[in-house]
Amino acid sequence: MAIPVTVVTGFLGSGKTTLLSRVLREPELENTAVIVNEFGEVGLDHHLLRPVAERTLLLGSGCVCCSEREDLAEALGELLDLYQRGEIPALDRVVIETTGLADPAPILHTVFSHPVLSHHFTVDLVITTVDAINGTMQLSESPEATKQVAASDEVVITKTDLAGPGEKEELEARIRAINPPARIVEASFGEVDVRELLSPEVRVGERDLPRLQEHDTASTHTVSVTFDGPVDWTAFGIWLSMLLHARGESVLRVKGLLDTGGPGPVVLNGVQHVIHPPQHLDRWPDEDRRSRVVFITRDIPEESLLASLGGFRGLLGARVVPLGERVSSRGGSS
Ligand SMILES: Nc1nc2c(ncn2[C@@H]2O[C@H](COP(=O)(O)OP(=O)(O)OP(=O)(O)O)[C@@H](O)[C@H]2O)c(=O)[nH]1
Repeated sequence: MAIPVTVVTGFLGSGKTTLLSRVLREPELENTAVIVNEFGEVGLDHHLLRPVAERTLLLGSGCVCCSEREDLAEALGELLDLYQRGEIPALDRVVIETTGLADPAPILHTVFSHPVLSHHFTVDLVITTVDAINGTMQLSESPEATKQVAASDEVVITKTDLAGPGEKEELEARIRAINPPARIVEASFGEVDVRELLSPEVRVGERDLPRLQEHDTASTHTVSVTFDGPVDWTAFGIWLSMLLHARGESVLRVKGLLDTGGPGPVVLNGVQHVIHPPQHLDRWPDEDRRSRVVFITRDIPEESLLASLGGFRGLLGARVVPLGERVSSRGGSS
């Protein structure tokens, strides 16, 4: 069984360390190793702390999202070695706390494409902290913050104790607009339900799928689609590989459930050029048995994506159908 790796990102000062130092006290996370970019001041000493300095190795293509975090590969390799030699008795999970400006894609790429590490580790969740008081402004001004939210499975709104009236709701709408399927939880000083936080439950309901959004500065588009019947999995895989090969740096996120004719769907999960190994579920998570796939892109118009999938109709065996309502940049329906 691959050891789950949870990546915790979040803008500078958004509360990553506070959240981690709180949740790592829970018995469920007893055998968790933590990899951090620098040593924090918090008392994480009963856990295995491995500081890494940020060193990035660009792979041949020169594309940032396909760069490998050499430092991280080394740290994970050392951890694995210690575990295999019995020097760490149990290793149930690894948590990687990134620096505030880190791009999550190279971290995922490192875990999924490394010839050795990919056999032993798998990324189960990307969690992003967003500060309730500064988050809306940071998402307007920082492409890094937007990328982190787009890449996440779960967003933790921190500092809710400091938020003024309406601030949290505005931020939540903003997060929903960038990443409709992400789970959003709230935390004041890291107080969250750890089981809920770490549950890799897949939730892609139609309610969460607005069709197209554009943001003031980040110009991200969210396109949600379904198909009018089961999709040929191999053909879809080829189409997605072609898209990511050509435009991976503009595809911030792909997430969804695909009806491939089996009893349960195939779970799709990707960040930029990196696709998590697809997971075949035995059954559907809810009543809705249609495929639903969300693409969060930068600079790829909805029409192009739909036209490209439409052109593959013969091979896919089904016609693409847009899902959901058109919504405005602030997340309300129009
Ligand atoms: N009031 C309040 N303060 C918080 C909360 N969470 C974090 N803080 C404070 O915010 C500051 C930054 O929190 P950190 O946990 O260090 O944030 P970080 O994301 O790890 O920071 P960097 O690693 O520097 O990017 C600290 O002073 C925390 O005490 C919260 O929920 N409420």
